[in-house]
Amino acid sequence: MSHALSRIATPQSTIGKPVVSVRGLVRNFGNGNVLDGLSLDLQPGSFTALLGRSGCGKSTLLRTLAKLDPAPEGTVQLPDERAVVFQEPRLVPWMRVLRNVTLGLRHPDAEERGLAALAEVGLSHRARAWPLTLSGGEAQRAALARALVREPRLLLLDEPFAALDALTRMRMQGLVETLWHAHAPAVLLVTHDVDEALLLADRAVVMANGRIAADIPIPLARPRRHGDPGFIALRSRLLAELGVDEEHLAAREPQRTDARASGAKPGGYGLPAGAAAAPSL
Ligand SMILES: Nc1ncnc2c1ncn2[C@@H]1O[C@H](COP(=O)(O)OP(=O)(O)OP(=O)(O)O)[C@@H](O)[C@H]1O
Repeated sequence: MSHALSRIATPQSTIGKPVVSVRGLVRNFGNGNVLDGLSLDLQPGSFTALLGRSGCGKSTLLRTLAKLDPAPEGTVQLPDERAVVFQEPRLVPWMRVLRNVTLGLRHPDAEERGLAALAEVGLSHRARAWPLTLSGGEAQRAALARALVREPRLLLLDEPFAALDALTRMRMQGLVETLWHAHAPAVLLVTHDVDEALLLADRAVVMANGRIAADIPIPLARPRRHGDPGFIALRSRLLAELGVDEEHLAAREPQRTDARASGAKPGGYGLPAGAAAAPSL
């Protein structure tokens, strides 16, 4: 849908019926409420980044929206057409890539659909390959194709680029943005990377204390650039919401964007090379 290319954030007050609506979610694993009355709406075709400190419950919320966990307390309205991509591709190793993509698909033309999805992610030439022969980036492309082939109205992405090297991550971010423009699912992206959120999303929600603590529109024109004043201002705002002191970061030794290469936990704040690096959330 090329008209989507010019989309910018829609003010949350001027929108219609959400594709996802959750109210008063409570989840407790026996050690306090991880979700504590959380409410959230997602509009059709919107792109939302979900941020928050490590352990604040982002994946728990995502698994709830994917219906991978038992139903929590509260109300949950979701579309049936959902797909999830995790940090690991989770391909079945004894099935070829195309079979992985079409697994569980009931359409008579499942194979054509699978091939079309693989073409969209640039993986046609690997359709007959075994998953273990794929690179990390190729495997995540296959995982994206497996999600895409289901024509999801809700696409849940749980740190899908965190295990990839910096260059592959940038390419995958571009691919996800292209796929979002083309298919316009509502996307919820869990990320630790503030820059990734600002590059891709039109809204950032920050979780804290089991709820949405901040809900920030990202009304930046696309394509987005790290150096743009609006980008920099929103980065400062998001870091502040996350409780990160930028001056403290600036005093630290510069570090590569690829957190893995520096030995840190994958997924930092994604500050560009030369800027101060941040600890993992
Ligand atoms: N199945 C489970 N059983 C017990 N505790 C759990 C379970 N799943 C999550 N938790 C706990 O719930 C809390 C939130 O976990 P969750 O994975 O949702 O956080 P997160 O924000 O995604 O963290 P991270 O950013 O580090 O991935 C953590 O304290 C975690 O230990």
